[in-house]
Amino acid sequence: MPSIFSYQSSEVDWCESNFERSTVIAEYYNTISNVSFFILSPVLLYLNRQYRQQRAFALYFVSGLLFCVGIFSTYFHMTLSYVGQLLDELSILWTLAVAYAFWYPKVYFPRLFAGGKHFFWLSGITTVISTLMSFIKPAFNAYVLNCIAFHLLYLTRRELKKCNDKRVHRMAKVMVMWWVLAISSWLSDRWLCGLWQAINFPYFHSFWHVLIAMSLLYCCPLVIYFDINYEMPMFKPKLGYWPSDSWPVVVPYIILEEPHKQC
Ligand SMILES: CCCCCCCC/C=C\CCCCCCCC(=O)N[C@@H](CO)[C@H](O)/C=C/CCCCCCCCCCCCC
Ligand SMILES: [Ca+2]
Ligand SMILES: [Zn+2]
Repeated sequence: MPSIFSYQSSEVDWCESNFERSTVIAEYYNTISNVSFFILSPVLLYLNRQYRQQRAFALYFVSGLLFCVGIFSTYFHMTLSYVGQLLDELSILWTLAVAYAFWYPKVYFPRLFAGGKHFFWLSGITTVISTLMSFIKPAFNAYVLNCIAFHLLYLTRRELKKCNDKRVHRMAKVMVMWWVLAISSWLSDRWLCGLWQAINFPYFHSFWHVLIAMSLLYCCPLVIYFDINYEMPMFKPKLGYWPSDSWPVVVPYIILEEPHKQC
C-alpha cells in the first residue's frame, strides 16, 4: 500500500505532464510558479507599512499564512502526494478563515453575534469542522474553496455601493479581472486537459498560481481600505500606486492620512 507521503499518492493530477523536466519535481512549472506567493507576502508587508504599524499582528499573521500556502503548494506539485494535497488545501482554508476573523466587517455580523466574540468562535468551530470534513473527499475541497471567492465578490460589491472613490472602484475592477483570468485558467486545466495536451500547452495551472496572486495583490489593499474606514476613524485611507501613478504596470497600496474620511 503506498504511503500518504509517496509521490503521486494524491487522487488529483494536474494537466502538466509529470517528471518531464526533472526526476525529483513531478510538475515543474506548477511548482516554480508558486514563487508568486513568496513575492506576494513581503510586497504586502513592505508597501502597506503604515497600516502594518497599526495592525501588525493581523497583517504579519495573514502574510505568514500566505507564505505557507506557497510552501505547501510547492510541496504538493513537487510530489503530488496525498499529504501535499491536504496541506495545500488546508493552508488555504485556514488563511481564508483567519482573514475573515480579522477583517469581516462587524456590520455584516448576524444580529445574534453582534458582540463579535461569538462570531469569532463560530468561525473557529466552522473551520475546525471543515478541516475534519476535508479528509472525506479531498478532490472536492478545491471547488468549495473557489466558491468562497463569490462571497468575497458579494462583500466587495456591497462595500463599493457605499464608496465614491473612483480609484477604489478601479482597483476592485482590476482585482475582478485578474480573478476571472485566474479561475478560467484553473477550470480549463481541470476540464479541458485533453485539448491542452493535444496542442502541447498543458500549463494553465501554473498561470492560475500567478494570476490568483495578482488578484490578491489588489484584494488585500481593498480589505485594508475598508478596515480603516470601519475601524480607524482617526485616519483617512488613500490609495497609492507603486512605483508611481504614471507607470503602466502598478501595485496598489494604502496610505493612512490624518483628517476626515471620504467613504
Ligand atoms: C489584508 C489581507 C487580506 C487577505 C484576504 C485574502 C486571503 C486569501 C487567502 C488565501 C488565498 C490563497 C489562494 C491561493 C491558492 C494557491 C494554491 C493552489 O493553487 N492550490 C490548488 C492546487 O494546487 C488548489 O486546487 C486551489 C484551490 C482553490 C483555492 C481558492 C482560493 C480562493 C481565494 C480567493 C481569492 C480572492 C481574490 C479575489 C476575489 C474576487
Ligand atoms: Ca500532472
Ligand atoms: Zn496549484
